[in-house]
Formats: sequence, structure tokens, C-alpha cells
Amino acid sequence: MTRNSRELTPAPCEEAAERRVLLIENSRFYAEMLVVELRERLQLEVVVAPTLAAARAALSSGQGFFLALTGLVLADGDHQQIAKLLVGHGVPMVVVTGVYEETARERMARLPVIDYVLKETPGSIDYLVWLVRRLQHNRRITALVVDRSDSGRTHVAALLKLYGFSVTLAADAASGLRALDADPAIRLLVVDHNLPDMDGIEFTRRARQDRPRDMLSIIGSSASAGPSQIARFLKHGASDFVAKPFSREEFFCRISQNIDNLELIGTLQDLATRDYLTGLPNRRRFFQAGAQAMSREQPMAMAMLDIDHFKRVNDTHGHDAGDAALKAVAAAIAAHARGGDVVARYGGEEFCVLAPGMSAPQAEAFFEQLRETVADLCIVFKEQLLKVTVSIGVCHRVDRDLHALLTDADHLLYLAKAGGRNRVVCRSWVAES
Ligand SMILES: Nc1nc2c(ncn2[C@@H]2O[C@H](COP(=O)(O)OP(=O)(O)OP(=O)(O)O)[C@@H](O)[C@H]2O)c(=O)[nH]1
Repeated sequence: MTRNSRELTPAPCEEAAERRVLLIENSRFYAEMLVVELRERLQLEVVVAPTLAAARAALSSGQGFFLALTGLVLADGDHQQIAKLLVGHGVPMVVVTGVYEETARERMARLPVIDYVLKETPGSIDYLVWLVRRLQHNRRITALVVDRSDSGRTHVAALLKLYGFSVTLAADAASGLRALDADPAIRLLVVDHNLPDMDGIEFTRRARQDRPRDMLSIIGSSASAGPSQIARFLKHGASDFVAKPFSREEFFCRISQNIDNLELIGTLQDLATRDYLTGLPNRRRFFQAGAQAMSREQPMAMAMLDIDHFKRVNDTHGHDAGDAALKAVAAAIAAHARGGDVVARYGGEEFCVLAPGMSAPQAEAFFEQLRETVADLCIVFKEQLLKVTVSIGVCHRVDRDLHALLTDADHLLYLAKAGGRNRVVCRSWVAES
């Protein structure tokens, strides 16, 4: 098994290069149109080179580019010179041209060109924006290629690297499954049917057991697949199938569409589990993440927090000011929480925090500090200064029943309110050593 050696944390200049595109285009009109779209919709830096000489100067200037969009013919150079220049600097390219010629397309197929886009096609700018966004996002994704044939593996890996993915390789099912287990960053799997120790369909079934469709796209492939084999791949969990030999264009489209779907599912899940106003996880997410946290570590400190007299904030300053206060308190809670804590907006002006692994005195001090932080907030909304306080009920014990903890924390919150508000009431059922 091998893995390409791209650093996980890019250096600052590398980071800037990841946001910079070289546009080699002699039509000023088209270049301007594309630059506006790429800047506004993707916030990318676009350097325009109307000639080969300008492209050479930009590439030699030391500023990196993660992608070049290029025409085929320039006043001072043809497609071969352009391709040679970009290959020499290791910059992947997308050809954007007004000329549709099968021969040019075939010539391009022999070069490391990601895609070939016709300017005149309706929606070509939208397609290009989608394509550039896709290539940029691919850089955060690891793909696993499982194929017994050296040439098959190398070919697929070279294409995936061209599309920006980090790539891990496996020559058999056992090492493929180990690689999947070891690396949660793998979001794309391309598996050939013909493996030495298991067929690709069985491999797909096993990979799918641990990685649902919102976590992993699986693309089956085979050089000798009949319709029943393709159907079995899909029934056993493959997201898609490509028959070998495939064209680069088909492979790119299938991979991209499947990764798009994966991200779309992620976005929808995010919308369903995140509170729209504060950005905190919502109650639904709290129960999922809370159950996971409880199974990992004990004892638990469960805190319910409620903003005091919040109705007055709304009544005095207006509902929008109330929203601003909710956001500020949510941000303070999120900033105070430690890495493994589970924070949520439980509803209205109520928040909860599940904090594993603290002693009772630590939990009391931790939430007392949070209470003080909120009381010290200076929330400015339309030139009005808003001050708020929170009451906090904290229950602390070894318990795997999240509902029971919530009920007790809620009761302690009631006591904090009854005791005068702006205070923490903490009870522990764990004997402290
Ligand atoms: N601005 C704003 N207000 C909200 C939101 N959700 C709930 N509220 C308001 O929060 C207020 C809660 O008021 P109450 O339950 O009476 O409690 P309180 O005024 O905070 O008083 P105590 O909890 O007893 O200290 C209500 O006025 C709700 O309209 C929201 O998303 N935005």
C-alpha cells in the first residue's frame, strides 16, 4: 500500500496557491466574464495571461497555481507549447476553447488535461465554475483505489491525482479493507471486480457495512462486466459503476457526480442538525452526539443554561436584538467548551452542554467561569448595549441515561432561577477521591 506524500497542513504560500487560478485566454471579453464569476462565486484569485509569454512569466514568478484554464491557440503559441509549459510547472489544466474538433479533442486526450469545455455551449461558464469548485474541494478528499493490476491501479490513481485527490493504493481486498479502517478521510473508493482474495462485489458489501452512503462513494469497475454483475455491484452498496476501458471524460463525470452527491447529503444533514440562528448543533444532534460521548467517557457533567429574563430583552430592545443576544451567548458557550464537549441550543433561550471526564469541583468551576463570561459580554446591537446573564443547572455523575441527566440538570436550573438567577447550582452523585 502506498500513499502520495502531500502535506496535511499546507504551508502559507501553498495555501495561497490553493486559491489561485491561471487563466490563459486571449479573448478579453471572455476572460473578464470568467474572472468575475470565479472571484465572486468562489472567492478565487485569478491571474489572466493573454499570451504564452505572459503565462510563462506568471508561472515563473513563484506564485503557485492549483489549476490553469487555457485556450488552445495564442498569438505566440499553440496547444502543444501551452501544454508543455503547464506540464513543466506541474499545473493541471482544463481546456476552454471555442473550437470543437474531434482531432483536437483526441490530441488533448493524450495530454494531462482534466476536461475540455466549449465556450459556446450554453451554461459553459456555470459548468466551469462548478468544475473549478469541484477540483478545489477534491484537494481535501482521499481516494482509495483497490485493483490487483499494477497498470490498472496506476492509471486510475494518476487520473484521481490529476483531479486533485490524495490517493491511497491497495492491490488486494485485505489491504484495501485495512486502509479503509485506518483512514477516515477516505471518501471515495474505486474498486475493481477482479481481486486476488475476494471479488469486488463482496469487497463493496464489506466496505459499505462500516461506511454509509453519506460517508463514502464506492465506484465499482470491471473489464468484463455483464449487466447482472453491474446490478450486483449496485445492490451490494456501490454508488456507481464504470466499465473498463473508460474514457477520461466519463470517469471524471461519474467520480465528480458521486462526490457531489456525497457532499449534498452532508449539507442536508448539516441543515437538519444545526440551529439556523446560532449555528450550534440542535436538540436532535445533541441526542446523537451525546449518546456517543457517554459511551466513550464518564463521569458526565450535564449543564442546562437559560438566559435570565430574556423576554425583557425582546420587549425592551426588539426581537432582532434578542436574536443578536442569543448568537452572542451561543458563541460564548461554544468558545468556552472543550474539544470533546457536546454543546447545543436546546430550544428558545435554553442551551445545554455535556462535558465528560471532569470531577465535580472542576465542573462547578468550569460552568461558574462560563456564567461570568456571559455576564461580562458587551453585546452591541444597532448602537444599543445589551447585557445578559444566565442561570445554570449542572448535574454530575456516572450515568448513561441522557434523558435522566437532562431532567436532573433542568431541575437544578429551576433551583438556580428560584435562588435569584445569574448563578450555578451544581449537584454531584460521584464520590470524589
Ligand atoms: N429573539 C428571540 N427570542 C426568542 C427566541 N426563542 C425564544 N425566544 C423568546 O424567549 C423568551 C423566553 O421567555 P420566558 O420563557 O418567559 O423566560 P424569561 O423571560 O427568559 O425568564 P426566566 O427564564 O424566568 O428568567 C420568550 O419571549 C420567547 O419569545 C428566538 O429565537 N429569538
